[in-house]
Amino acid sequence: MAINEGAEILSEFSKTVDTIRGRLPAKLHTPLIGIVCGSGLSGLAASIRDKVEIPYDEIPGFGRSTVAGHGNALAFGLLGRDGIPVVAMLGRFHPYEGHPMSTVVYPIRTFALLGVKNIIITNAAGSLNPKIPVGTIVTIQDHLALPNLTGHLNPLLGPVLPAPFDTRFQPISTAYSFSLRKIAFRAAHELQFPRSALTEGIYAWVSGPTYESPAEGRFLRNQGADVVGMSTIPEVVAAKHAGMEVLVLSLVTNMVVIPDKYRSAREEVDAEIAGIPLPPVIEEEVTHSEVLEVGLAKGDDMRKLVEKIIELLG
Ligand SMILES: O=P(O)(O)O[C@H]1O[C@H](CO)[C@@H](O)[C@H]1O
Ligand SMILES: Nc1nc2[nH]cnc2c(=O)[nH]1
Repeated sequence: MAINEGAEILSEFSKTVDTIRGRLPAKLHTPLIGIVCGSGLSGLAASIRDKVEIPYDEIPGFGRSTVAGHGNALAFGLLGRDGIPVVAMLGRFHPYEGHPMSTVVYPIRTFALLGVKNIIITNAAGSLNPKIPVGTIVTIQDHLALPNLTGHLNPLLGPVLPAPFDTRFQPISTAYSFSLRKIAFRAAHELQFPRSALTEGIYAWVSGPTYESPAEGRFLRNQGADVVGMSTIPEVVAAKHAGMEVLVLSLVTNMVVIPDKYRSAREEVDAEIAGIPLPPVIEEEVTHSEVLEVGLAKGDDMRKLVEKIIELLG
């Protein structure tokens, strides 16, 4: 990268930080914890006190989320008994919306420059694991990111950026903070959540926006993934790259459609010819409205969990 290109990038980030701080009282200038709200989960910010919302279109460098269930503002304020300064993205940018990867992770890098040390990233996800039903919250312990391994969607592709984003070869084996994951389970215990409400698992990242075909779902399951979604991993990579401790909480909003057996067109025609009555067939499909409905129904559990985690962190 040319020296002046690096200077341009830094100058854009400093415009972003100055604009944000210019809109905030001094006590909110340095949020310690960042939150990313997944599909239908912007209610996570409901209990932020002394809240100041800044619309994305008033923040230099920010994109605009076009997905139902995602807001378009940063919410700053205080959370927990001790009034910890936090910042929440009320909606995120997904690569499938057409945002370049630099835009997808721009808010995460902004969080780092504002002073965020711990980030809690949430999402809505489909379950690939029959033992993880709809409504469960999954603490992510690892990921399978095919678009990072083989495609062009790794947010760190391209010239090395200026410090503090200047690590060329970023290790990712410790991306999911063990201490934050333990705090999540302690928080669930203190909230007296049933044991089954929070579990651990592996998130498969796909580019979307198609939901999985049965063969794709089976493939991801066979590779060890428990849940699948179309977001989060670029944010995790950028947050780790910027030196943050990362916690990811996925809310299972649907089961990925992976039938045990395919419906055979040949068998059905044979049965029809032989006059054998056939049982009614229900063909399943995932919809985004179902994803949002579960987000609405279970969003309060997610909010309580995130708040308790922040209290324990403080
Ligand atoms: O990951 P979040 O943003 O929560 O949203 C999930 O829900 C949408 C699909 O229903 C996709 O965007 C998927 O990634
Ligand atoms: N890829 C993917 N993303 C989701 N987000 C919420 N549910 C799903 C799902 O089933 N598949």
